[in-house]
Amino acid sequence: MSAIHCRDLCKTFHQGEEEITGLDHVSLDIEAGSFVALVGPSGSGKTTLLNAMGGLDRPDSGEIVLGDTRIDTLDQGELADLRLNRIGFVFQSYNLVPVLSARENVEFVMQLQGVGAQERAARAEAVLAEIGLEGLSGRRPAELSGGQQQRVAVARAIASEPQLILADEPTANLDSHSATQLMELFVHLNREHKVTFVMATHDTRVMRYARRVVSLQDGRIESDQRTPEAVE
Ligand SMILES: Nc1ncnc2c1ncn2[C@@H]1O[C@H](COP(=O)(O)OP(=O)(O)OP(=O)(O)O)[C@@H](O)[C@H]1O
Repeated sequence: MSAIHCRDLCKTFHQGEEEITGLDHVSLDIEAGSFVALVGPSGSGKTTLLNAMGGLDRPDSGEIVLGDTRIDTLDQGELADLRLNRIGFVFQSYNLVPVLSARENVEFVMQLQGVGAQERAARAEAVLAEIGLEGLSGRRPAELSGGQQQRVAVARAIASEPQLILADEPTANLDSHSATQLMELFVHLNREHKVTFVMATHDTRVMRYARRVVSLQDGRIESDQRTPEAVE
């Protein structure tokens, strides 16, 4: 079964007179439970593709099906609902709310989903403990290391129990140890929670964990390789 299926996606950006290719006829089928790295040089279209998959930006043409829902035709409200309930996002800059504690950051998404206060608090504590942040839930982002902040961002992404996590350069600001810890956490979530991961990355530390590496160049898929020897 597909977690997400992209068919013939095209996207052109306009900068004054200039036309910039974001995606050029990209077709990609990602099976449920996959652990996929999108790689390629700067400007090759990785973020554009992730943003299209996550309903953050619309392709000019083509089709995107998440599970059994065609998403490229949804309106903004439906897309917001989809992002809230079915997709988790992890960005290189963590994007945590600075005035909220780790637990409140994790609870925030559940609050938007309408989960009751007691269940929110219990689920947030459980998720934070699972990702190794037990005892740090009362700290605000500035009181946590970069690696810990990124783990809070991951906790927030999985608290809503999404089927798909899209991560854009998740290790870009992390030291080697934190990056390895993050990848091991992703592998754990992929295995134990059956979450599908698609990560855009330049980081060879990330690529080593991927079981499939899709390489983009100038908005096109240049190669698509399965790597059974990925780090386990
Ligand atoms: N909003 C935008 N307006 C104009 N051009 C854009 C916009 N977003 C992306 N592009 C262009 O589209 C192309 C693909 O960009 P994209 O960000 O997807 O690449 P990327 O592979 O993620 O790069 P990086 O590794 O540097 O993050 C680039 O040429 C980029 O300059």
